[in-house]
Amino acid sequence: MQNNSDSIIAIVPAAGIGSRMAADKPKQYLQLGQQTILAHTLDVLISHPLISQVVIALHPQDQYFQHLAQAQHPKLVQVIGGGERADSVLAALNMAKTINPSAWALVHDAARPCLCHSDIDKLLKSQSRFPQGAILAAPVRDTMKRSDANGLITDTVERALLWHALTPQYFPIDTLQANLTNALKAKVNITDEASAMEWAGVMPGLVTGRVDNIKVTHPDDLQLAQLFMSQAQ
Ligand SMILES: Nc1ccn([C@@H]2O[C@H](COP(=O)(O)OP(=O)(O)OP(=O)(O)O)[C@@H](O)[C@H]2O)c(=O)n1
Ligand SMILES: C[C@](O)(CO)[C@H](O)COP(=O)(O)O
Repeated sequence: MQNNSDSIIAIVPAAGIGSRMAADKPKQYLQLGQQTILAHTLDVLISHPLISQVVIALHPQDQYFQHLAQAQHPKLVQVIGGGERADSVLAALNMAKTINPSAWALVHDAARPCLCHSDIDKLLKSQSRFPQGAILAAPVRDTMKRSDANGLITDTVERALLWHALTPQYFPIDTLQANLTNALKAKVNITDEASAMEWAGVMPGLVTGRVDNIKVTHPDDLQLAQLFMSQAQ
């Protein structure tokens, strides 16, 4: 499959502390089968033939990464992340831009270890349809409710056009880096790369992704990720 960009650089925000997981270490270093969550995620990205490099953002006090076998891989470049996910992504984008400013960034959460090459390929193929960039997303399946502060339903939200944003999210490095920089300077709340692009007036594309590409966030997500990982083998 030909990609019409110079190259693709994966960006992996992995500097979080996993507070919602409430584990004894950052969740990306919890074991999932034979290796850690982060090791699984890096294996998927490093092994993809169209990904030329992987820039990973680590917590300044990270004491785990150096012990991963993947840490020595020649495709890997390390940067220090920031206080929020968006800060970590921007730190990695700043590095990626020095590597190849005309490349595209494939931003993927360290905490999403169940990603598969078929979904990466689907997103990369969307570039001709969405030259502005696109994200993997899953259509909402349930009836969606909005609540008040007391946990009482205030209304039902029309779900026909609602999606769960996933990662990877795929944009030109120079445009994403500029828009994310400006959005953060403007103190905009940025929780994914698409929201920085939207803030700049871009309408990113949506590419339907697999629902097993979950973000391991809470303790019960670990068992689910284990199940999905075992089915993939
Ligand atoms: N300052 C931060 C915060 C998060 N992340 C990364 O962004 C991804 C998605 O964030 P999330 O699931 O929220 O991870 P945490 O921030 O670690 O979790 P929590 O919010 O429960 O603390 C994770 O791979 C996490 O490591 C990051 O690189 N830098
Ligand atoms: C980027 C993301 O995974 C898309 O759903 C999500 O926004 C990350 O949010 P978090 O609160 O940083 O986990």
